[in-house]
Amino acid sequence: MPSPRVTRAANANSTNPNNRFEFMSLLTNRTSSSEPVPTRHRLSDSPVHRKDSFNSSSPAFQQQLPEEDCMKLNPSFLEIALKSLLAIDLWLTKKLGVCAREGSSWGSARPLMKLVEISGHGIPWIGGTIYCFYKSDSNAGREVILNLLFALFLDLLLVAIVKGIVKRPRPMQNRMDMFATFSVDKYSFPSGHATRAAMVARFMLKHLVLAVPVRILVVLWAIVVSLSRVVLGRHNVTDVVFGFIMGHMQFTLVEHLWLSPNALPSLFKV
Ligand SMILES: CC(C)=CCC/C(C)=C/COP(=O)(O)O
Repeated sequence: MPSPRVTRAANANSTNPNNRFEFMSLLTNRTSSSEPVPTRHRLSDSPVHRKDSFNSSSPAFQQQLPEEDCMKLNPSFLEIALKSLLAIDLWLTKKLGVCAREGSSWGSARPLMKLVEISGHGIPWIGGTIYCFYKSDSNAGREVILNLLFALFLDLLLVAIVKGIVKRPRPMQNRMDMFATFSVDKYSFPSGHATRAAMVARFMLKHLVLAVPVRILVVLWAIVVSLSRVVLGRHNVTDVVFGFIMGHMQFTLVEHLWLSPNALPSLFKV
């Protein structure tokens, strides 16, 4: 049994024979007719189906446009993916910056988040590591602490280089009230706190003998320090994600460049 839609179409054709002609006239190339065919009605002229010499992928087309124009007309998958990622990044950053100001939705938690920020700052880490170095009474301990100090300085250098190259401004919602910053710290990418937190956490898990609850605390601390960057409105989400990955890479680099007591014998006890 035919469906109502088929029946209606059949009836329409039987009652008005011109319908069929009009429909067909859109499909056929009316070369015999005196009326010119509008260009957009010809399937063969669409950018996808056109097979003549001016096809966008044809050498003739490529020759007529400079290379940069071709790229604008034909944005690559990578370009579209990056632009979409950037849009999501900005949207998410704005949404998650809940402690960016005192008046923000979680503004009352801002002082606590600033304490978390200080726990991942370079100054307490470098100062504390130098103190531990001089307090350590074993050469094995001094070797580990010396390498942590080296890792912390390497981190400052690499982050400053990347920030200076990328020059990404901090999010609009950021208030530049951070304790002890360098000039490159006006830039956002990558987050120095995230690189340091990831690197130090991995370093401690590898080189310190810690009880399981403390190991869990170290991991949680690294995650909370990184998240606090976005929550405080200091960074975009991608700055922190990249910083966290960069911190892991820095840890691997430090393992490769490991300083042995032979490199700096004067710093070790005989
Ligand atoms: C002054 C010293 C020794 C370090 C600066 C530490 C600092 C302020 C880094 C910036 O971190 P974010 O990029 O996460 O904001």
